[in-house]
Amino acid sequence: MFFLFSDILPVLLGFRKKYGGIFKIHLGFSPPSIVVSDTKFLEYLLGSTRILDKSEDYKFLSRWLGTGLLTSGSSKWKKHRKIITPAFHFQILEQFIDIFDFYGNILIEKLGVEVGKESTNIYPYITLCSLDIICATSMGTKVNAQEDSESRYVYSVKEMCRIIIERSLSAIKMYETLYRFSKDYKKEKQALDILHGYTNSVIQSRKEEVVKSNNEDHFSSEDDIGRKKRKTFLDLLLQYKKDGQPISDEDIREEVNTFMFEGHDTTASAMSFSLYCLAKNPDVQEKVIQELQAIFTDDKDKPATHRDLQEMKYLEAVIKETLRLYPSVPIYARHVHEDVEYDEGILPKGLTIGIFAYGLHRDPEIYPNPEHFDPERFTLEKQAERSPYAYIPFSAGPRNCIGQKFAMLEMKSVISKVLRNYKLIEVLEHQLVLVAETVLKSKSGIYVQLKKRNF
Ligand code: HEM
Repeated sequence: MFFLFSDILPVLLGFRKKYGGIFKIHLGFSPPSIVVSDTKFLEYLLGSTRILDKSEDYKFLSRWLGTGLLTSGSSKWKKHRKIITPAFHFQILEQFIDIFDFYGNILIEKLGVEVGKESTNIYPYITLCSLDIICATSMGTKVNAQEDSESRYVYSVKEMCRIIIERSLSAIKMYETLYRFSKDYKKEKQALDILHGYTNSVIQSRKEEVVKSNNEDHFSSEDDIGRKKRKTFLDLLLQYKKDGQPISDEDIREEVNTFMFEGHDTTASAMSFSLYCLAKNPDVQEKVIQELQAIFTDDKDKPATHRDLQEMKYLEAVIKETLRLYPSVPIYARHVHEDVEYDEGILPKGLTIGIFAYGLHRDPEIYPNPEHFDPERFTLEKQAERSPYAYIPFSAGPRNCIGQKFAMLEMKSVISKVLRNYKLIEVLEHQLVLVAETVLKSKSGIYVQLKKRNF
């Protein structure tokens, strides 16, 4: 994430129109940065193994996430990416399908009270659902975010996201020495005590359980939500050993917290915008329903299997088109730590490079009539006609999003469940007001109208 002023998107889009896919910007006292959305440059940059470090802007995350996968420098990152990659193997992801379904059912029940209302801001409902899902999959715990949105843990996650955004937007709190005098500094400490305390206690109890059950049958007993134990991301990290050496508790805590942060707001944003786009485009919604009816016949409650989710090809195109127009991470950044040659020039040491996915995805030469929502842009043929660097909601290259397959399964599961239960209708007077916070959000909420559907 590249923390800038929240309403920067239209400004950068204007610069892109005027100056093209690579331009320089100065922000306050910061050293100059370049903002890029040129496919040739992105192919070089994202594919490069020499520019893997994240920019200074990620420092506001460090007290919460330490140097987990998202924020770590290249040498620690290389080691940990290798360790963590197997945790996203499809066999591991497959065991999470019933977690998606379980929390999706709670979402459907919660949304029930909104039926018949003229409009509903779906974003808070979806965020709590994705928070439940990420806690269950990364730690194996039930935080009951949807049942108890005021729980200390849930509140602290929300507080941390707010504080990080506000720090990056405030000319005063941006500076550590001044920030320490602010109320948020105290609040951050309190939130971190709760978040770190919670993760530490889960790590400890999970470790003890593994020892007690002697590793072998630990996963065959029942978990918090009464199902056969599965390996969570935390379990996989706890089991890892290289040359007899496990990963330290501190490193494990950083990685679990990174999943918690990177794995809930991003999917919540994408799912909420997808539902919004479906409400605005009833013909597209109807096509998704036809696809779902072909998969589930008339059983609106049958849990979606891994295979069912894989068959949702048109829904996948809808989600991809949503992420084109509303990429959850609209801009992210790298830091050049040594002079690097590029195209007969030099990218100097110290340069910050902002990767402007939001701007790239609205390039009319790549996506004609770019503001128009059209999932047909993501047929296999259409995708093959474009450079892979023309579509980067999950970044690309070695430092791409490790959670993208997980995210796609979760999003298909939850969105398809909402559609099997509710018809989404556009709220005509509602206008999105996009803001680039830690993830893309709408200041005015994300409103749709919900009606019961006869599936
Ligand atoms: C729609 C959902 C998601 C989107 C759009 C998304 C997008 C991204 C992007 C753009 C990056 C690169 C950020 C940067 O370079 O600063 C990234 C990295 C990352 N994402 Fe995601 N993400 C999503 C879901 C998830 C989920 C569900 C998880 C975990 C369960 C996750 C875990 C991570 C991690 C750990 C990284 C750092 C990877 C590395 O540097 O090796 N993400 N994501």
